[in-house]
Amino acid sequence: MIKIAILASGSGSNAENIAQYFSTHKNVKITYILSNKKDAFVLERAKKLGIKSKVFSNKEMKEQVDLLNLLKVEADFIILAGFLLKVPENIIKAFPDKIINIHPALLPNYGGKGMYGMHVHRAVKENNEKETGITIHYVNENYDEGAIIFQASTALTSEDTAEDIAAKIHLLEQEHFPKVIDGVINK
Ligand SMILES: Nc1nc2c(c(=O)[nH]1)N[C@@H](CN(C=O)c1ccc(C(=O)N[C@@H](CCC(=O)O)C(=O)O)cc1)CN2
Ligand SMILES: NCC(=O)N[C@@H]1O[C@H](COP(=O)([O-])[O-])[C@@H](O)[C@H]1O
Repeated sequence: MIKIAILASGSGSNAENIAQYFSTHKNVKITYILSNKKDAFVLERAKKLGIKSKVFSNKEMKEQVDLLNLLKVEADFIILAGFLLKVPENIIKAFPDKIINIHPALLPNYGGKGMYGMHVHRAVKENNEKETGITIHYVNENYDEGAIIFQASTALTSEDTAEDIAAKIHLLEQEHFPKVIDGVINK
């Protein structure tokens, strides 16, 4: 059985999509959905999906080993799906090439500290980009610098608002993220 833990800080549409995709895969189990935000809607989604969930503080993430010990038991792979904290080195070292993140832009552009959620889409809009996309990558100790696994792009028009861009990105994420994870965990 391949065990996957998902880390998310927000709504959790990607987490839910991944859980639904793997619900028909007998050799894969989403063991935990973990969040650093006690009010994150992803926790409601976990409850409805019947997936164990746990909230941990930013301090626990950075200074304690409880989260690492839980992950060592519960996960073979860790998926970051809208997770907004930097994963610390102790977890990175314990899960080499086993932590996968999705970024809502075509890295290396529009990545790094401060580049998350609508901040990314607003920056893309402000720069009148004619395309944007998603990047799925392995996670290293820095934000958005891990080896790229997959990218997909979508065209933009000058009429697209930042919200329109977010919607186009959401469609790409829904289409590709679970399949890309499947390819990595079963290679
Ligand atoms: N070690 C790593 N940890 C994380 C990575 C990574 O590549 N390496 N990716 C991020 C996800 N992410 C982009 O894909 C990202 C998330 C958040 C930020 C950011 O600037 N966060 C703020 C705090 C925001 C908040 O607490 O609400 C900050 O650090 O000041 C940048 C990129 C997940 N972790
Ligand atoms: N830099 C990280 C980042 O911005 N991640 C982005 O957060 C959103 C989470 O949506 P969700 O909570 O509905 O899955 C997704 O668009 C994901 O690419």
